[in-house]
Amino acid sequence: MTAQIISGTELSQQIRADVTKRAAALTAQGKQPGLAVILVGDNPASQVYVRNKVKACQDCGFHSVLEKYEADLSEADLLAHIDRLNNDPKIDGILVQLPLPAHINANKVIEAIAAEKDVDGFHISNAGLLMTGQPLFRPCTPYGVMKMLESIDYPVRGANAVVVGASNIVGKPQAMLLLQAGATVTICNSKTRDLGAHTRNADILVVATGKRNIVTADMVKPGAVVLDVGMNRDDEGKLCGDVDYANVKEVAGHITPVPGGVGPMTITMLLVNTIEAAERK
Ligand SMILES: Nc1nc(=O)c2c([nH]1)NC[C@@H]1CN(c3ccc(C(=O)N[C@@H](CCC(=O)O)C(=O)O)cc3)C=[N+]21
Repeated sequence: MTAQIISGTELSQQIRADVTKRAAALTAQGKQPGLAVILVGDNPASQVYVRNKVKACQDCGFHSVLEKYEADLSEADLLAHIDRLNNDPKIDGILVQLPLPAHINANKVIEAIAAEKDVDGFHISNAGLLMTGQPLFRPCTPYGVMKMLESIDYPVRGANAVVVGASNIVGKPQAMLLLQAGATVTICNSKTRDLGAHTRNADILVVATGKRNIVTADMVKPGAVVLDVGMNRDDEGKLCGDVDYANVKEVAGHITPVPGGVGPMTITMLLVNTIEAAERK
């Protein structure tokens, strides 16, 4: 039996329709939601993602601004731009596209964003709020994964969840959201011995390593839900995830594709966080 595909594209359409209505209601009160996206340098992947984010904003009736700067922008200048956006009443959300050039301290930049405009949920105070179960903004990718589980009515409470990858932007917040939903959570990392021994125990398997084919069919429990956060290129240059999709889909109960899975949901949850920021104001 082959797995049921969880389409991030379709789920995104449903959620974005609701976001569009809420944006129209705010706009009618003179409070159009606004997102500012800052891109430093000319990383080609970042250019595509940033363009997709700005387009999604426009589609939902948001005000959006894209600020592009040369790769040699100084850290001080970037901090000054953030300060300006922190104080701009038309801007509800600020996103600084990562990665930043090496001469800029990304942590310092993230900490400069006003916490109530940190729609990525990366600010240290938002990380702390999430950890203690009082999130202001849930990081977009893990939040999107939770919405995908919700969309199939998955009983997360009591399930074994395994997160492969322990980054601050995906793995760690993903583990927190799953834990708070009642799952028993294991976080694996690049040093984990016998990864398969852990992943085979997973009812819910979230893979976010940036390594193609790190999860193969023999590492998946029959019937598991497999959520693939990876964004890689295969030998033909086609977009693919971290999971050996063709084979894993024959074992899993549900699986998310790449493209058309978690990626579009990440952008959708950015819109959700931005509308919530605007509604709170
Ligand atoms: N401050 C910050 N916030 C982020 O949220 C952030 C970031 N920096 N840096 C880079 C990563 C990556 N990311 C993606 C978002 C959407 C797709 C996406 O829409 N993917 C499409 C395909 C897009 C394509 O064709 O390349 C899909 O999976 O179907 C992918 C990747 C957000 N990120």
